[in-house]
Amino acid sequence: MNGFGGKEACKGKSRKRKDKQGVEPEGEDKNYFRWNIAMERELADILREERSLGHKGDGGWKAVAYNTAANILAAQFNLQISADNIRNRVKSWKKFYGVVSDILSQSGFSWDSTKKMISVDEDHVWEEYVKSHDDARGFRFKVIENWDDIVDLCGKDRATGEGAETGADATEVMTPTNEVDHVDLDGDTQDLEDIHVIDDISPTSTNGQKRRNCASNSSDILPTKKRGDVKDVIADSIARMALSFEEFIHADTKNLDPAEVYAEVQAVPGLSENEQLKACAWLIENDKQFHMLKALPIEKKKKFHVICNSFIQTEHKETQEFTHHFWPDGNDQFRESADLYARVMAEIDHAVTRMVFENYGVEKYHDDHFQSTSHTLRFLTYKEPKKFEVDVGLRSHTDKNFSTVLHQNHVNGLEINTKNDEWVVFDPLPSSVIFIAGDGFQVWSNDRIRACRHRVILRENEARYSSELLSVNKGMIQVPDEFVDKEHPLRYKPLNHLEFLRAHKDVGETEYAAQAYCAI
Ligand SMILES: O=C(O)CCC(=O)C(=O)O
Ligand SMILES: [Fe+2]
Repeated sequence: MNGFGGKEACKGKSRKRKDKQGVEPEGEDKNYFRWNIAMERELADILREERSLGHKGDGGWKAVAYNTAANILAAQFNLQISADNIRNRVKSWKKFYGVVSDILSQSGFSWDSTKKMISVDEDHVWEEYVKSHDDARGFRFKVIENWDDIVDLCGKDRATGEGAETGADATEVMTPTNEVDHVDLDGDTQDLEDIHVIDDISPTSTNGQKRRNCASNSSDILPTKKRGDVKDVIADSIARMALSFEEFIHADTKNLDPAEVYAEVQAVPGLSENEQLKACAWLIENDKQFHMLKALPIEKKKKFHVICNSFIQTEHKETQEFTHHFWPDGNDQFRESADLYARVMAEIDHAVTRMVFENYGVEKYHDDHFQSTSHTLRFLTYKEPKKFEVDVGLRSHTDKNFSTVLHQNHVNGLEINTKNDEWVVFDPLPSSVIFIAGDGFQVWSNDRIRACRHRVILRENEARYSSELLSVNKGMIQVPDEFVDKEHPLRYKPLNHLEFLRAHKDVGETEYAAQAYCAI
């Protein structure tokens, strides 16, 4: 997925790593970029040159090296790219280096220089290794085209300790120190400044989500002084993220014949003329969905209408109201971006839940499940912690909804509890999202999928922004028969999800609340 472009929107305010905070659109294609191999190779060449000029010291690359690289890449690839983008890329390389070289130092692993990936002698050796090296999991089939450059530019550091980010350091970036485990997030110290909700962006609307400081009907959500800054930052971030995701999702779209798409859409019962046109536009961008539609028998196409409607609906009433609250004179750019953002987040939710259903061999339930899914988009702002504040954020909890797709700015804070009861910091690339299974997922899966315990602890001196798409089942969540047998007796009564959420809307951060509510 894309990285962020780098032009400031927070004018006149000096912020650390501000480039990630905002981009003022200038030219359509200049502002958003994704690292590709040509850029990576060019970056490596520039850094080698910078190294020969002595712009790499004991503490790592000097600022001049990052600035030079940013300037050259910007000109060469016609991009907005900042020194921080470069710094982050190098940080990722160091992480890759740390993790991969640790793997390669073990017997049973080698580097396949043709495939540019790790080669594993036997699967069980890999399974053994990742049991104790969680951060290695994603590297089994990861193609690292520029591994030689990474070794050249980051490997030396490791050998000499110079500016090093070793495997251990890299893990440390992702794994909090032990003291974190003893942090007691007292309710009084919670400092979640604002949560802004665009509620119920699903085609058919039902209000069942909990709200914390819901923005849509309150006029004193933000301190007046900061209101402009925060909303602008959010607006800019949403615009960038929406485009970035959309571009990613549709990156490998094959060209479809519009006439064929139109003919297929016409065969879907229940679409108005307007919806047909929007569906055509959407399907042309989504070839996989198109092939799925084509494969459906006619009676199933009716259901497709609902699914496709949840994606093609572009003007949500809720987004309009939300936009109006912050910009009484309107802000079309924000409204459109928020709609697009919600839509692509919903596509991610759709794709991931489908994969899970398929993985468990129960994909036949997925269409029904998604039809009764309602989405809520929420923006969260965490104030920069004050000097004397230490443990601010959100205490450990599981989400009561079905699933959450979460995206954040560059300020870390989200921590995930692993199976071994360790807290791991979510340290994403700018374009990564995290998919969190909630209580609803756990109930549906009869405990095969555990709801994910997570918390937020702010440790950086910057405001943190996150946005999350929450999915809720508007009907009953029922364990599929396939999940019940002798070894797995039925654990839950059917759960009326909205009733459950209503019953818990005033309860703070709780863990596994559904278990207490509907366990047998
Ligand atoms: O802001 C985040 O990263 C997490 C928010 C969260 O966990 C929640 O709203 O339930
Ligand atoms: Fe949560």
